[in-house]
Amino acid sequence: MLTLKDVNKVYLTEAEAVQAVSSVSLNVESGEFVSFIGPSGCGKTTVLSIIAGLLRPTSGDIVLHDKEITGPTEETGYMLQEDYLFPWLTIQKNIELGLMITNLYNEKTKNDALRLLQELGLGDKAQAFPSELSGGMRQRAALVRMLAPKPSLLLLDEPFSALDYQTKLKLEDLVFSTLKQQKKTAILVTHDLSEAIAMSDRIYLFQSRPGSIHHVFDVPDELREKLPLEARNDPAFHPFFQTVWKELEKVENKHSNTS
Ligand SMILES: Nc1ncnc2c1ncn2[C@@H]1O[C@H](COP(=O)(O)OP(=O)(O)OP(=O)(O)O)[C@@H](O)[C@H]1O
Repeated sequence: MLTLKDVNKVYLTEAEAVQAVSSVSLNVESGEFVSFIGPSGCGKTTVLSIIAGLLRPTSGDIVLHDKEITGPTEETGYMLQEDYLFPWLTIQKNIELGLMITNLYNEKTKNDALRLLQELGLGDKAQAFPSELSGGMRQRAALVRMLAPKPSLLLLDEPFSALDYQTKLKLEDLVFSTLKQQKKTAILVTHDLSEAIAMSDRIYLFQSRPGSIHHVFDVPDELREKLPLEARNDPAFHPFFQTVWKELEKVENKHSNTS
């Protein structure tokens, strides 16, 4: 469904040329959930922005559904650390605006979004303003806004990192089950290794200088089949965590030695 082949990105600043991403190749199949982890500055967000069509690579190919990505597309939805809900619009209007911007506003898409809002426990908040909602509720509203135009590929850039721990665990389960139910494909960027393990089918560990893929881990089947909170409590979780952690430490040490 999504293929990146030999993707490179060089940022040209006044002072220097920064090789942010080097030779990144990966393949994500429809319905898969993958994560990008790695030290700060290893190019995770750059790769995500290239997949989103917000950035052009310096070289390399990015193909989504057999089409080269050359700019933002309706096929892609985002969920970020901040919800970016407009404070002067109600939750319902925020969601409808997302549909209007993508030219997908009609009775069906609007009603589907309102139904999902209800399913996610926000039915009574449709007419509320973002400031009247808790952080977790706002991210649930952002999830509905992202899904309303029915994108097939979801890009999640640290969507849980601003939440308290308990809310984060609950939202991980909710996002995971909603995306699985809708058979979505997702890429998560996170600094939280346990979150990556609990949610993903596969984990791409990036290294820096230049940003590239250091190692790819397949998450054990027994964890992949479970909801994130259940997966965290599975006997297979800790040994797998240790395996990935060891590689992550190698990459972090290399990073701090060259910083
Ligand atoms: N607009 C830009 N101009 C110049 N250099 C940039 C720009 N954006 C990112 N970089 C550099 O590119 C490299 C990769 O940055 P990127 O933000 O993709 O990393 P990251 O892994 O997402 O980091 P973090 O985990 O801290 O968000 C870094 O060295 C960064 O300083």
